[in-house]
Amino acid sequence: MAMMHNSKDKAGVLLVNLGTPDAPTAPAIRRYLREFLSDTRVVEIPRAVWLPVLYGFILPFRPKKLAHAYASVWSERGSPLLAVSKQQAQQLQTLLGADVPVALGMTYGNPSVASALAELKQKGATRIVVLPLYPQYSGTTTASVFDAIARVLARERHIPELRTINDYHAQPAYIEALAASVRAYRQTHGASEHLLMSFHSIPQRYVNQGDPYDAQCKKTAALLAEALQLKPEEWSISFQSRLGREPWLQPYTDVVLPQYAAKGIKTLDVICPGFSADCLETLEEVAIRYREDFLAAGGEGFRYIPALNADDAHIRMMQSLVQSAL
Ligand SMILES: C=CC1=C(C)c2cc3[nH]c(cc4nc(cc5[nH]c(cc1n2)c(C)c5CCC(=O)O)C(CCC(=O)O)=C4C)c(C)c3C=C
Ligand SMILES: [Fe+2]
Ligand SMILES: [Fe+2]
Repeated sequence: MAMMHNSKDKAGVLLVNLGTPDAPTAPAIRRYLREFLSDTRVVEIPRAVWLPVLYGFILPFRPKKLAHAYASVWSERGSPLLAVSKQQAQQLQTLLGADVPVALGMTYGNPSVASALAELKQKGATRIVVLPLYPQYSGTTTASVFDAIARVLARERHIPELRTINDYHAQPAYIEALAASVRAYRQTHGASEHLLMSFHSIPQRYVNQGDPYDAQCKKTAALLAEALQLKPEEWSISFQSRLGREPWLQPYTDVVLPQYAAKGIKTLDVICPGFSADCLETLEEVAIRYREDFLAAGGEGFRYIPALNADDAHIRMMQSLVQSAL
């Protein structure tokens, strides 16, 4: 009887991340950016203003520029973001066991959220825990995951029960996994003078209108500093990857780096706690470009501490988030 009950009410897990181009080529990047940058949650500008900019200035030029950047981080396993996400899904599947199917979907590009939901349906999941792999909630990311799911389920007669996890920015298991990764890195490589915690920026306007992202990044950073017992002068927070002209969350990573070098900070460790998987924005923007900028400004050592990726502690954190949601 228990088996019959289980087969009627079966849990599944949907892991979601942003998505990445299918190939490091201009046409593939153009397809990806077109979908991503058409999302009204990502770019909150009236369509009559934004679409001419997107189609007239961004899509004709940015993909070519980005193709070089993507090529510099692409591996035999493809885009780092996708390769790491697949590994995370596989390892979470192992921890949860075959009774709880795990599927991976990307908000933009492939594998799509639609394909992941179809996979869970095919495996009989009727109760789905959605874990967007964004530790800090933002309307631009977390809410877009929800939109993508709602669009798919709009075509279904019998929809599954859903439980969405909005954020885990202050979860002890997440903070401890970050702290452990910094400690392990410093044990192997020695400690730098300063730890910079760099988060993806968003437009300041979104925060003014109620997006909790800024506050959650600051909370994560403070908790991580506390876990590492850092003194105030031994760490700071900054925001990277802005696009366009309006003000985004500050201080900007690319602005503070040369300032640190000028202040006499010679060696820097950089961690990006908002990225659950390494990707273009960490491996190319931070670990390659910002490193060059810091060294050019007089810095002597710049070390990027990898994202939690498929770390055991990271996957166990996912397992406990999912189990509490079930
Ligand atoms: C234009 C608006 C953008 C907002 C708002 C934004 C928020 C945001 N993004 C991430 C995570 C990632 N972003 C990545 C790349 C990326 N982001 C934007 C634009 C916005 N992001 C663009 C145009 C791109 C593409 C690359 C580029 O043009 O520089 C990635 C990496 C993807 C990859 O393929 O590796 C991630 C991850 C978060 C967490 C966030 C808000 C909190
Ligand atoms: Fe982004
Ligand atoms: Fe970028």
